Amino acid sequence: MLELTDIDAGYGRTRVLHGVTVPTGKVVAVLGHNGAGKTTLLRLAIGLIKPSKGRVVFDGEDITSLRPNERIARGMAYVPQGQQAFGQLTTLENLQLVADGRRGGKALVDAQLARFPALEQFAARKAGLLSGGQRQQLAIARALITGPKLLILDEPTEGIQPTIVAEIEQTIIRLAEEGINVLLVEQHIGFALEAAERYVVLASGLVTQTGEGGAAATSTVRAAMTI
Ligand SMILES: Nc1ncnc2c1ncn2[C@@H]1O[C@H](COP(=O)(O)OP(=O)(O)OP(=O)(O)O)[C@@H](O)[C@H]1O
Repeated sequence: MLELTDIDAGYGRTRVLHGVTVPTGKVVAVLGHNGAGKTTLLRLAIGLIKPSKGRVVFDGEDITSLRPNERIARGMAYVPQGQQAFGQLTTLENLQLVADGRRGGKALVDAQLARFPALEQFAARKAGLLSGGQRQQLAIARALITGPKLLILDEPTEGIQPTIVAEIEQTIIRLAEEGINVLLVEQHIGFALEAAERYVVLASGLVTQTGEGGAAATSTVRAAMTI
């Protein structure tokens, strides 16, 4: 669905990504150490930065020159790092803000509350008082209300306790089953590979390895990343 081909990109004169091609798949994990260029790749996918070389194709359409809002209108959604939410608003109000004005707004909110029991339980709690894992679920739920075909997630498990990491992994697997593709940046290699159909490893903005996901890939990827 999303094709990123031979991408060069960076900030100003600093080139961060060098000829990066990402395999396609229902769930694609982007792995690599800090500073490898993973977030830059996601920012490029949603259109926040433009490549100096290469092509971005979504659903068969060349979207390389489209802005983020045009990409969102075509069915992409982006959840940046950091579990962002309006802390002074309740969980429910955070969801309603996205749903307001959309057809079937209440049903869209209800669908996400049904998907994430913790959000339903704490619907009346201010988002600023939720745990990191709950805020992450809220951020994903807000993105899902827009009805994306592709969800782009930047480190959804950062700073989250292990039980919630497993819940988020299950959420991603279920999204793929529902036909929503996921492009995922992760530090937790085992978690990412269990959910991923394909993966790519970046080091200093270069692709050093690609392959099929699954738990069996973990040792291959760990070995590649220690070199
Ligand atoms: N706004 C920016 N301006 C200039 N350089 C930047 C900017 N954002 C990131 N970089 C640089 O680009 C490189 C890749 O950063 P990026 O955030 O994409 O890596 P990452 O793999 O996501 O790392 P992390 O896991 O730490 O988030 C780094 O050297 C970083 O310093």
